[in-house]
Amino acid sequence: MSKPIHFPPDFIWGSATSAYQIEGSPLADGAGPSIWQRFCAVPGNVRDGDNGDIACDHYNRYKEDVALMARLGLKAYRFSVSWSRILPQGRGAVNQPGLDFYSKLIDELLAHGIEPMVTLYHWDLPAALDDRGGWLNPDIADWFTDYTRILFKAFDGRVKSWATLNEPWVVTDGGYMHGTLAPGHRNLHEAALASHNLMRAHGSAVQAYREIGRHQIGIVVNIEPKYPASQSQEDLDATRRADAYMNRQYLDPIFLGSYPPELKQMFGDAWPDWPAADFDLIGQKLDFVGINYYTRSVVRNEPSNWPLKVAPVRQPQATYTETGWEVFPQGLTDTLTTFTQRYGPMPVYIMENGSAFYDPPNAENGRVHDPLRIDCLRKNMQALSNALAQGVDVRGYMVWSLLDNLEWSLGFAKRFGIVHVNFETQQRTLKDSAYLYADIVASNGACL
Ligand SMILES: OC[C@@H]1[C@@H](O)[C@H](O)[C@@H](O)c2[nH]c(CCc3ccccc3)c[n+]21
Repeated sequence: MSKPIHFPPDFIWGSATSAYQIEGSPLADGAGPSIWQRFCAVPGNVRDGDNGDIACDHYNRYKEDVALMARLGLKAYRFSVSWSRILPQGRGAVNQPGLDFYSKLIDELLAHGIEPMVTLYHWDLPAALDDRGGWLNPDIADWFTDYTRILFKAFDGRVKSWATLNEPWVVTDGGYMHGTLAPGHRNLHEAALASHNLMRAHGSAVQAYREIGRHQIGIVVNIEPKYPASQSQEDLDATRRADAYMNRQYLDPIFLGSYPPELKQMFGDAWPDWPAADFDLIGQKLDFVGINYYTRSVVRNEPSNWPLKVAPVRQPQATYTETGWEVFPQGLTDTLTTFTQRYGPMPVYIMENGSAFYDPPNAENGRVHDPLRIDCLRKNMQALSNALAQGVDVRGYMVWSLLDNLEWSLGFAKRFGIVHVNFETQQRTLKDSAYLYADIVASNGACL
């Protein structure tokens, strides 16, 4: 029996995207290249040789896309700023046309009554900084802070919600541990260093915001709750290692002042004793935490798997998305209640939640029927409402994503949008899930 669905009257419904995945025109108007421009140019890195040169052409079509958001009745829109549009060399001279683009986007959103929610870093590091070591260079905390100060000064009068980083775990695990994402490194020592420098940069930017800003700042982390495949000690230990590495690694130093002890055990001498002063910097008070939830993982011990010695266990009865993620809405409820139990009550936003399914437009009527995405959305709404009923202070929900877009190394083949994009014609078509989401927003969930 599903519990009655209820959302607070001021609940903020929105959608989320990121710069490199939708904008296109990566070098327009003085912008510099990012590490994703470089990564896509290396054959084999991205499926079908796809890249962000055009993507959803949002750089040129942002007014059309804001009109789409208004058509859906969205209250907020989470987007990221491309660092190398603002600072083509990552530091130094500001590129005014880059600032102007985001200023126009923010004004367009505000003109439609849509709150801009800005992510300062969503994986597209300026290539010029990668040439200086990127996240491996401790100076990046200052480079990042200088970049964020420019945006705080330019936009804090109109932007009331800032997030420093999107998913430091993915940046580290994909970019430096396994090499599946830009900049494509595979090195345990580098992964540890990049991870810590990301957190130092986060703390430094929050500290800067406290001097300049007047509104809210937080961080966005991905949380994938881990469930043991059995109650054997090996599987319980494996589950704890996986949880420490993916879920606690970034929130513990912010809220508890230290990293989970399992990390030193896993990384060994690749995990130094970080200076105590770093934790004062990292532990800056936050106004909210953004959580990206997609799926859970059932975990077993697997000694042969470097470096965590864990392996996922597929659930035979479950529905899996095109990205191989189990549809498991209970994991959203568990993520939110576990978060509150571990770190205490504080404002939380679901900054990403969605699913990739293959839904080609209907040849006759052009409609895009996406029943599996609708089923997933409905179940996640129930799960979110259940977390609210258990007292979790969830303030809003951003569906991932507004548009089908560049799914990083999976290219355009994996579609998360509630709006279909024909990448040949750039035509946008509301999927059935977009009509449902518009009803959810208009009725504050009462239609469910
Ligand atoms: O994969 C869908 C989205 C991406 O398009 C977003 O840019 C990114 O913020 C994001 N994070 C996650 C969950 C974490 C994750 C990312 C990539 C691979 C595995 C897990 C899913 N997504």
